[in-house]
Amino acid sequence: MASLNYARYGKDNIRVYKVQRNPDNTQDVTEMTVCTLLEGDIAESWTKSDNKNIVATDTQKQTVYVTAKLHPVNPPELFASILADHFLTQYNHIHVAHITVTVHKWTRMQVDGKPHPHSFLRDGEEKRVVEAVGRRNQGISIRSSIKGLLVLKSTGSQFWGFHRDEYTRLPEVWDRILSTEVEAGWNWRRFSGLDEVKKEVAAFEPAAEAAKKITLETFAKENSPSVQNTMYLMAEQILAAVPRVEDVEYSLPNKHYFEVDMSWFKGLKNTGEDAEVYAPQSDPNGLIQCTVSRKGASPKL
Ligand SMILES: O=c1[nH]c(=O)c2[nH]c(=O)[nH]c2[nH]1
Repeated sequence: MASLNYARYGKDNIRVYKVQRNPDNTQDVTEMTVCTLLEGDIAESWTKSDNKNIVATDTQKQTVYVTAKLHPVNPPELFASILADHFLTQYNHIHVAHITVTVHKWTRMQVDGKPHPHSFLRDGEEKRVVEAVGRRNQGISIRSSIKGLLVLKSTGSQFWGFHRDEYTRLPEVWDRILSTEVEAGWNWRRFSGLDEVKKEVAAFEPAAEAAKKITLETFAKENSPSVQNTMYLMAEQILAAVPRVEDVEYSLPNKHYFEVDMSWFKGLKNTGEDAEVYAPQSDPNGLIQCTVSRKGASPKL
């Protein structure tokens, strides 16, 4: 006999845009993609063809639009929590609501040396992604993150002293290119409910700014001995900067740039210290990940 072990369902890729018209004639815009996934007493839709407890995914989408109209959409941690709380409050048979909000970049244009009141540009594919999980009687868990922040440094990175055996071909290097697309996430200590999220609302934006600043400054300033060490330094500083954050996760692809040996062409020197032209590699890439918690927290291994 089969049994349904786990089920959730909802609407993904709900695109929403909201404009805020300010009294000074400027406007602010927010564009998001939202995913809602619900758990609860819903199994009979799968096992008995009984849909009476199914809040249609279309209803979930309409709820996102209405909530965006009636409530603030910023910071995304608040908007995601309002949605999670709504699904639990509105539907007794829904026990868990997973809400993911991805915020797309619209940066205000500078025109004639001044911030333009209502024109924006996409100056990078970096996203802010927030996942809020509301569980009935267990509060709201929030994970905030930045994704898609593409960075490169042309020197100030090394990789040597690594394990060598008969499978090793990689030479040690004391000067290399380092490039990665940053995914950095931070988990907040659980909130007792929407009221506590509202009470702490001022913490979310500065945390995202601090995470980005720490990531960029550490990347630029450290003479990196490895992606591993660099990401650990970043995570440590985010923990120090944001007291309510319990752990920080990094996932960094190591995007390789290979030297091109041109000695076959009239003895051209383009390796080691003479390297100027490189071949960027799309794949494979290294992938280095970690979770850094406060001392005393039990390891997630
Ligand atoms: O920073 C690095 N960490 C590694 O684990 C690794 N492995 C590798 O081939 N290059 C690198 N670079």
